[in-house]
Amino acid sequence: MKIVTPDAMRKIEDEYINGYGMDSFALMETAVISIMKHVNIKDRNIVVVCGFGNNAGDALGVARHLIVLHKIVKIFICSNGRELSRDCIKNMNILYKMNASIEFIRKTEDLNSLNKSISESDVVIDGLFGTGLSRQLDTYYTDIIKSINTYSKYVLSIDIPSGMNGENGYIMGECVKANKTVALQFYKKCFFCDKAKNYTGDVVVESLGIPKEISEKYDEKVYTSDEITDKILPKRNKYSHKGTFGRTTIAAGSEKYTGAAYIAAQAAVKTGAGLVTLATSKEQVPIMQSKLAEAMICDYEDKYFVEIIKKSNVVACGPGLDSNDSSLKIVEEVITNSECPIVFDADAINVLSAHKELLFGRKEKNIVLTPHPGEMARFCGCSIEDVNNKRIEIAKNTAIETNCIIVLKGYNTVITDGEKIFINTTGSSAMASGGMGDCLTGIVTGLISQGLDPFKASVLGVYIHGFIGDSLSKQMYSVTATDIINKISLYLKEFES
Ligand SMILES: NC(=O)C1=CN([C@@H]2O[C@H](COP(=O)(O)OP(=O)(O)OC[C@H]3O[C@@H](n4cnc5c(N)ncnc54)[C@H](OP(=O)(O)O)[C@@H]3O)[C@@H](O)[C@H]2O)[C@@H](O)CC1
Ligand SMILES: Nc1ncnc2c1ncn2[C@@H]1O[C@H](COP(=O)(O)OP(=O)(O)O)[C@@H](O)[C@H]1O
Ligand SMILES: [K+]
Repeated sequence: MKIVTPDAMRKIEDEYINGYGMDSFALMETAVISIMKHVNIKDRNIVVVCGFGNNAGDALGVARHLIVLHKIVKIFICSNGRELSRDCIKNMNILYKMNASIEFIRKTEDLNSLNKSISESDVVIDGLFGTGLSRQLDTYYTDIIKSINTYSKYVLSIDIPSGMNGENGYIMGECVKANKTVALQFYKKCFFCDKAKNYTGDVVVESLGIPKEISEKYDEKVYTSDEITDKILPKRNKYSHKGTFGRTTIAAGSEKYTGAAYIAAQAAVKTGAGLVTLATSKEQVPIMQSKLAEAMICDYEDKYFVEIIKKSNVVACGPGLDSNDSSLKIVEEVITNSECPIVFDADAINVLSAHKELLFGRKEKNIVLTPHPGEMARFCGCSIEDVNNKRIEIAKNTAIETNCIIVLKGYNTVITDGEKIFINTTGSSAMASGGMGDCLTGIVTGLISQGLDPFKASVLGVYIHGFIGDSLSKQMYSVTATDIINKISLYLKEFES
């Protein structure tokens, strides 16, 4: 599904109304009907808090329908002296004719009535601000938002929790803490910014029926990953053999770290890579030989290492490496001896932070970097906080600068080739355990091995990895990389075309 900025949303609505001749009040009513689906029919006492724009217009429309359903509805208009939008006035005039209870919040004392009504209510409908919020809020509004957050039992926000900047997720002084947000037509970009989830509650997207031709015209190329993951895996041809599904080399593991190499190699095997070779440190070879039944094993010093890289369809490098000079040598060997796609993870990324020049000069954009925020911060020379505050921008800029595909891991992993951006919606903190990243590297590598292009493989790999984690976490308190590996091939079947 598409993700939009407030600017694109405004242009889309404008074109629909002024270009295609759609009636703006009819469009608002479509929004109202879709929001109504999310009001619990059992709730009786409802407070509707409005600002003065079209977000408020939506809320007043909802109030109108609720009154018809015999609910006890108290409407508070918080315009701070501003003129209401045209469609907002239309709904308000109807409400006056229906003898609805409407109060204006003009001064601090008026807040007492709001507070009392909210504390007696089952639900608050939040229609203060939507995509139009662009500036820091003054105390008139922050006090109202504090009242909602202090006294409400349940909050349903319309389009965006009021107080959040729709573009960057910044909190403009104070923000409504919703239990649920009904987003109109598209996800808003702010939902995928750091900590947004603390305010949005559950997000549902409801269609306004806007024609595809219009939304495509203002496509900002940001999507949730399910936009492309459906039936994306090619069916396995009846006449295919192990060679068809690619030669994969995994350069992983060091004297210091052992598990990572096993997890990455086994994940690639279970994803369906044809022939997997694990190159690892000399000390690890006998251990890996006893653990890995399907993969072949060699060590980094073996002359076979360079040969196998040259023959590979994909190489993964980094899980369980150390960030020392011998790792730099391995990374160099992988890059200089291959033209095939490479997936760099963990310490390979740390090594590359100081040698970015190694990434330049590829004919194709076929190197994937899979940093977690700490590795991303080191790679970009900024703080982890900076990364978390601007995940989408930082991932995109790094993809452009390095000509690589970036998979910035964490909650809502960002996958970008510098042009398109996919934001993953699967996975949870149940998966926050050591080895998960190594498992992801194995999955993405295994998918590339079977012929998927590196960008699509990254989007699908991240999606499946989280999808399996979500599915297992319904019955398991925490999910390990081994749990995921055991289920990969079972779940991959669902993604077959
Ligand atoms: N268009 C359509 O057809 C449809 C739209 N829909 C709905 O409309 C919503 C967008 O509505 P909107 O554009 O009217 O803006 P909204 O969020 O209500 O804010 C109102 C105004 O606040 C102002 N403002 C900004 N910052 C401020 C601040 N700090 N303190 C005080 N004021 C501040 C700013 O005006 P400004 O002061 O910049 O002139 C802004 O215009 C959208 O989220 C969806 O719910 C749906 O009905 C479907 C059909
Ligand atoms: N809260 C979360 N929500 C979604 N996915 C998560 C969450 N925490 C971790 N993950 C996923 O688990 C994996 C952990 O990767 P990484 O941090 O590299 O771990 P490690 O190095 O221990 O293997 C990533 O794919 C990440 O996206
Ligand atoms: K709102």
